[in-house]
Amino acid sequence: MDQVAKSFGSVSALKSISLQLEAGQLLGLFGHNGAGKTTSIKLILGLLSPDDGQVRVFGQQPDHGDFLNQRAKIGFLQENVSFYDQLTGEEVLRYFAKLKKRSKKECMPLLEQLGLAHAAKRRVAGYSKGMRQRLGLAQALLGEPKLLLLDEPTVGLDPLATREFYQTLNQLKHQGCSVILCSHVLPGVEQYIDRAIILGQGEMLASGDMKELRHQADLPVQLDVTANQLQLSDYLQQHLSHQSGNHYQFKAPLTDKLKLNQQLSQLSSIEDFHWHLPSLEDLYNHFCNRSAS
Ligand SMILES: Nc1ncnc2c1ncn2[C@@H]1O[C@H](COP(=O)(O)OP(=O)(O)OP(=O)(O)O)[C@@H](O)[C@H]1O
Repeated sequence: MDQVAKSFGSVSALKSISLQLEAGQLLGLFGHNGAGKTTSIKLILGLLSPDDGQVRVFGQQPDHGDFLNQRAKIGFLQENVSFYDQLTGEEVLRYFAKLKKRSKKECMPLLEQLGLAHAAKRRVAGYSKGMRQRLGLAQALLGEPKLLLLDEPTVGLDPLATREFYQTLNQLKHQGCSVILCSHVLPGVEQYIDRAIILGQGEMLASGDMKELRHQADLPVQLDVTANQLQLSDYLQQHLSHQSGNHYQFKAPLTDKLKLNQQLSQLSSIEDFHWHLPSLEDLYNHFCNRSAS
């Protein structure tokens, strides 16, 4: 996407957004409700055309007729997926396989991969929320996609299924599949994404990998220490942000991490310590609050 803008009447959904995704990369697209995530996905799918700027997928304009034969290379899971409830899971997947011109032989292995083989012959009407979500993922994975667009993919999945889902994404990444993942669920996501983009009111508030985002945000690093009677140096005294009993909390700029570590190593009587680097959630809050103020 190169300087893409899109409005709906007086609502400016996206304002000059540029982003590039390489083969095998997983990009997290984050933002509040109405930030412009779904609009971005619809532009990439070619369901919408930009008012300004350019969108290219596999080197072609996705809203052009001649992109149709490329669509089979894209897997898409929308938010709040719904199916024909009277069909069985296997029938639903075969239906999507036919739409994508894929062999029905792909269906059962995918249902097995997503832990739905036992329910393949059951009607979708009786599926739980998590089972429907897994079926949605199965249809997105049909045909070994080269680009996967996932809108809130882990909603309704239990922790084990969520971990398995990310393992599947990792395998696909290694096969060269690129992934764009939109989510409101930030905890736990950061270990899987290569890069993140934070959108706010249609604007790009921040973009980069975790290291770059931490650098841009310049949030402090936090060190929690449990110790009996610490003799604090001037430096540690200056950076002591909280103390309660034998629990000490220090905060310092990220660039001071090594210095803090050195000071820590000189202390005796430490029972335990724990580092907290700014998490994706901390960074998200920081960039959103900064844009609101
Ligand atoms: N078809 C449409 N008609 C009018 N306004 C729209 C349309 N689609 C999106 N918008 C508006 O564009 C803005 C961005 O919407 P979008 O759906 O892209 O946000 P989002 O980040 O996906 O939000 P959510 O997290 O709630 O799904 C919102 O203000 C929304 O109301």
